Amino acid sequence: MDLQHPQLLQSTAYVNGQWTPADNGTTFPVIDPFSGDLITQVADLGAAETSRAVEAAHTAFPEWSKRTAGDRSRVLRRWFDLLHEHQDDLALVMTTEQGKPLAEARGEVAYGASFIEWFAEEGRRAYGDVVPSHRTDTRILTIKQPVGVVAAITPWNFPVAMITRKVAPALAAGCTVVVKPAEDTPLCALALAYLAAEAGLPPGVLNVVTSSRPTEVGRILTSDPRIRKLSFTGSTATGKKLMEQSAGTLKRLSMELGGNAPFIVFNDADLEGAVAGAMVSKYRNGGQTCVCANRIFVQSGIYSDFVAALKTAVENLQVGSGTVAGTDIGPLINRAALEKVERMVADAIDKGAEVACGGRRSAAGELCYAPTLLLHANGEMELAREEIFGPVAPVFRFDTEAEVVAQANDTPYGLAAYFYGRDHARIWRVAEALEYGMVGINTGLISTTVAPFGGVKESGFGREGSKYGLEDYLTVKYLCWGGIGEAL
Ligand SMILES: NC(=O)c1ccc[n+]([C@@H]2O[C@H](COP(=O)([O-])OP(=O)(O)OC[C@H]3O[C@@H](n4cnc5c(N)ncnc54)[C@H](O)[C@@H]3O)[C@@H](O)[C@H]2O)c1
Ligand SMILES: O=C[C@H](O)CS(=O)(=O)O
Repeated sequence: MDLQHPQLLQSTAYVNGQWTPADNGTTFPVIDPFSGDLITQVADLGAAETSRAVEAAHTAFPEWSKRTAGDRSRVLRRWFDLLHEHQDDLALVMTTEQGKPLAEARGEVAYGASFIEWFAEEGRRAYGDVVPSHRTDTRILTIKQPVGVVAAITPWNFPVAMITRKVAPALAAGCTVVVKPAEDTPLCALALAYLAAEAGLPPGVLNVVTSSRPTEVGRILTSDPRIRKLSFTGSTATGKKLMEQSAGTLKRLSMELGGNAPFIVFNDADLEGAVAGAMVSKYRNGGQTCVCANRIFVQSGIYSDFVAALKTAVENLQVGSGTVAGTDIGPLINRAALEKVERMVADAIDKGAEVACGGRRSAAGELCYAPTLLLHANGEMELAREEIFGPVAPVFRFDTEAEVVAQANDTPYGLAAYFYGRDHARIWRVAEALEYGMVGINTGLISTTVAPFGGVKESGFGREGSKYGLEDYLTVKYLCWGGIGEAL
C-alpha cells in the first residue's frame, strides 16, 4: 500500500496510548477483498487484553471528563484537521481493506470527519437548566455529565464513519472509549487512533481492540461494570445478543441495526430524479449500506418508463478494483457476503423474479457481483424480508398509495425509507405513514452529520449526529438545593 505517511498503517492494537500486540503474539490476516492478497497481519486480542483496555479507559476518565468542553473541543478540532490532511491515505487504507471505490472512500473520510467537527462544537453546548422551584427555600437545577466509559462495536461497511459517529460525541461529552472494529476492516480504526494521538488525545481516552474473536471481546465489553454504555452498529441479530448480554450491568445502549428500505416511485415522480435517487440509494458502497434501497416499488403508470431508464443506468455501472478510476462497484466484503447475495437472487428467481440485467457473479473479480435488476419481485422472496447487502435491485409494481404504504411497512425493520412524488398532500400523508426513523423525499441520499441518524422497530434506537447525538453520551443530574430560607 503506497501511503504518503506509512505510519498510518498500524498492525497492533492501541491500548492506553501504546501500540499493543496480543499477549500470546497471535495475529489475524486482513485481506484485500478485490485481489485476495494479504494486506497485513493484525494483533488478535482476547479477553485479558480487552479488560486492560477497559481499565485504561476507566483510569483516563476522571481527567478527561474534568477538562473543559473547550479543551476537549480543541483536541477534537485538531483530529478533524488531521483526517482531512491525511484524506488520501485514509481513503487508500479503506479501499484496500473494504473494497469501495476510492472516490467513495474519500467521501467517507470527509463524512466521518464531519462528525468530529460537529461534536467538537456540540460538546460546548451541553447546557443544563435552572427550574422554577416548588418551594421558596429551595432551588432546582439540572446539569449534564458524561455517562462514563463507553464501548463501541462497529461494522466493516463504513470503517471510518461508523467509528467517528460514536467516538466524536463520546469524547466531546467527556467519556472515554474502547472501540472494537470489525475483523474485516481494523486498519482504518488503527489509523484513526494514530491521528487521535497526533491530535493530543491523552493515553487511555481512546482504545482500539483488534480481534478475530468478537464474541470473546464482546463478552468483556458487555459485562464489565466499568463500561457504562455500549454503542453498537451492525446487524439486528448481533444487536439483540449484545442487548441481552448488557442487561446484567444495565448499560446505556445505542443500537444502529439492519434495514430493509422501501424506495417508492409514484406516477407523478420526476422520472430522471427518481432513477438517479434509486441508483445512489441502491448501489452506493456496492449496495452494502444499512440505508440502501432494498425494495423498489413503482406505480403502474410510470412503471415501464422507470424500469427502462433504471435498466440503462444499471447496465452502465463499472465493476472492478476500487483503486481504478471509473469503478462504480467494488467487490463484496467476503465470500460469505457473495454467497448470500447469490442465494437471495436464486431464491427470487425461483419465486418468479425476472432478471433484467446481471443476476450473476462478475468476471471483474473473485468477490465481484454484477449490478443486477430484478423485475416482478414479490413479498414471498427472501430479499423482500431481509437486507440484500449487495448490488441487486428488486422492483415491485403497485397501483394505490394505501397498498404501497402497507407493503413498505410490512417488515420488522424501520431504518430508512424513500419516496418520489410531487403531490404535496400525498408527500405529507406518506411521510407520516411510513414506519421508519428516516425518510428521504425526492432524494436517495439522506446521510449527514447535521441530521439524526437512526431507526425504529428492529432497526434499533438512539440517534447519531445532529443536536440529538450528544445526549446519548450524557446523563441529566437533578440538583435540589434546600435550606435557602427567605430573602433578608
Ligand atoms: N444502522 C446503521 O447505522 C448501520 C450502519 C452500518 C451497518 N449496519 C448494519 O450492519 C450489518 C453489516 O455489518 P456487519 O456484517 O459487520 O454486522 P455484524 O453484526 O456481523 O458485525 C458488526 C460488529 O459486531 C461484531 N460482532 C459480531 N458478533 C458479535 C458478538 N457476538 N459479540 C460482539 N461483537 C460481535 C463484529 O465483529 C463487528 O465488529 C448490516 O445488518 C447493516 O445493516 C447498520
Ligand atoms: O450503512 C449505513 C451507514 O450508516 C452509512 S451512511 O451513514 O448511510 O453513509
